[in-house]
Amino acid sequence: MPQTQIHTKPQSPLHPNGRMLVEIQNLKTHFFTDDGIVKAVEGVDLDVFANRTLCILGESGCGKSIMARSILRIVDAPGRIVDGSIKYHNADGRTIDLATAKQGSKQLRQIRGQDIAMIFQEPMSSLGPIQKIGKQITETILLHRPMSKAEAKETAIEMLDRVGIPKPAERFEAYPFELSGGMRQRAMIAMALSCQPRLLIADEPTTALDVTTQAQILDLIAELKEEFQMGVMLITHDLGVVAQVAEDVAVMYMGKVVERGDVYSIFENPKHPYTRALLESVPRMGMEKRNRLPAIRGMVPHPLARPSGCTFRTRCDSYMPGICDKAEPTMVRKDGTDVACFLHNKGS
Ligand SMILES: Nc1ncnc2c1ncn2[C@@H]1O[C@H](COP(=O)(O)OP(=O)(O)OP(=O)(O)O)[C@@H](O)[C@H]1O
Repeated sequence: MPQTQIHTKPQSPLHPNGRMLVEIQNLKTHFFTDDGIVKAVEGVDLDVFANRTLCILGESGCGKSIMARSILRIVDAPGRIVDGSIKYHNADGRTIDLATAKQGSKQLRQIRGQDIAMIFQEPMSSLGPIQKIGKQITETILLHRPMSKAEAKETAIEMLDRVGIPKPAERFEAYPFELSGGMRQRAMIAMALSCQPRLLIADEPTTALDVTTQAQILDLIAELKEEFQMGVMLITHDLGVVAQVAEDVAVMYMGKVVERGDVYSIFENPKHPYTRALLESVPRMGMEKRNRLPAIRGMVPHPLARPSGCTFRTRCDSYMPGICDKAEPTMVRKDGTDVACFLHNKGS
């Protein structure tokens, strides 16, 4: 098989010098329901880099999880990828299109878990309930790494220690139900990181936890990212989390990325009215309760009733009739971010 170089993209929209891990182009993932087609992901373009944290931001139902699950090909029926590509550049310099990789193939199984790992809000979605924590981690390691059982056990205990689980050798023998929520979350992270993935996808990993544990787990992910030069894709609603860990941000609305850029450009100078509204809906220090800005006007439209043109136009204070309802805005580069909005791209 011909060996191609790891793809680098000097003019990358997110980070000019980063090593690209995953390049998503025009990704569409739809659910074919009895009531109609839910276009959960509708033309996502996104790059993910090694050693950088990309936060995916957006209200509930905007397609963040389905986009992430599409990368690993774990979208449940009746959902499926209907268009686009997810080019994964592996450590050997080969490029694999995950969007078309054969489901159940050895290649896909190897990438899942070993090269790309995913953690969820609910740890029990990855941890089995009736098997000891240590056994589950050891089995994952043995599946993906050339190690003896004893070495795998040692690595698992090391990992439990690394994620801040006290008395890791004892906890190795514990069942998930014997641990607190925060400790279970750490055990899931230990399992995800035990194969040293090149990319960690984290879907709201700390939402269910108290603020202190949340901060500890985010710090831990950031630390391990540096240590393993791992790329991190973190899905969150929480702007505080974004401010704490993001280097890059992509804002999603109704299945599309509407703005993306480095975290400073997005926070300092957001261009899409949706990004601005999201940022403004967060209370700031010193702001009195009665002066707090309202949440974004209106609701995300029903997924089966997508507005024509720009899907945000029904809630947008800058709506321009005759323009925004006629066509979908394409992404343009503007002062450090990429934005899909007719305010910035009148000709698109
Ligand atoms: N099994 C399914 N069948 C039909 N539609 C689905 C299914 N799963 C998800 N969807 C739809 O896909 C869209 C995107 O959902 P997704 O879970 O990706 O949103 P999200 O941005 O991650 O939201 P949240 O922040 O609440 O997790 C939503 O409109 C959702 O209703």
